[in-house]
Amino acid sequence: MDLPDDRRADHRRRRRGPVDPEGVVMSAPILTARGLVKRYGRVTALDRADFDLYPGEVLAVIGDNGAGKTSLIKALSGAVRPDAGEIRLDGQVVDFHAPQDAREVGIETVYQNLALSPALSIADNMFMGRELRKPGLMGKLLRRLDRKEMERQARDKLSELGLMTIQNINQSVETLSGGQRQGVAVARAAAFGSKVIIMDEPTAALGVKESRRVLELINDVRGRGMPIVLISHNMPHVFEVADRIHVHRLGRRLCVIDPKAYSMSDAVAFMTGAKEPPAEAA
Ligand SMILES: Nc1ncnc2c1ncn2[C@@H]1O[C@H](COP(=O)(O)OP(=O)(O)OP(=O)(O)O)[C@@H](O)[C@H]1O
Repeated sequence: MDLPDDRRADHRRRRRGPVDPEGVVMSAPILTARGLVKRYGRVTALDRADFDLYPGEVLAVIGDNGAGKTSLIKALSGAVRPDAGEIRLDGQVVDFHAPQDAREVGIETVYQNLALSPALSIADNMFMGRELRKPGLMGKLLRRLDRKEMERQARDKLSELGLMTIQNINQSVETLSGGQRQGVAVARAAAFGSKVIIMDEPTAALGVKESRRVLELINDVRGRGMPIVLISHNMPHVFEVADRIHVHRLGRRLCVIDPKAYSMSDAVAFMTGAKEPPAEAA
């Protein structure tokens, strides 16, 4: 087939499931969960939930309202501590007590209600909590910030991700469009040696054009070899970008499907319980 190289790799990935950026099928997942349980009083939000994310893939997580998607993502990102079960990153068991613990080992989460500070600049937002200090005594003793270096790195990161439609790195985040804000949040996540990016409903609040840009951004980030977990109710978006789809129902993983082998109505039927998934997907 006559495809440019990047499209050919993409084509291979799409045909064979989880693969690395070179198109080689991967055997070991980067992030896994087994038997996660989370109870809120009498509600069981996670009921022995399993999860697997492979290197270089976009894994969509779908499920009906209340299925436990957010609880799963919160457990993986350190925002809640499961009552039982095990999470492994790169094969090592991890035990997060706070989102900071997950960030420190490379799991970055971009929430729908973005944790950006509107009044601060793009560069300040990107380095929030990880500010660079000036070299030497100025930085060590006087704790002076190295603004120039932060601006330079912020600009580089945004350019790399094709986000330099943003004119001024000192622009406050409140003056950006919704899509651009998502871009800054993703660039921040991608900038700090993350291993995994989790995106919670990234297009929910966006218009058509901005959603498109965010979907392109997801493809760009995947193209750089970084795996993404995408939680979304938007089936066309899920089917457009996901390599695999994890279907969550009644607090646990029901099945994982290949978006090329199933239709959107199949996915919705599995999600709602109208149809049972075939044994090989379960
Ligand atoms: N902090 C909480 N306190 C009490 N119950 C909770 C809490 N968080 C979640 N739940 C309950 O746990 C169950 C799973 O919720 P969760 O938010 O994980 O589902 P979801 O699949 O993300 O739903 P949605 O798509 O509607 O956001 C629901 O019944 C919800 O009411």
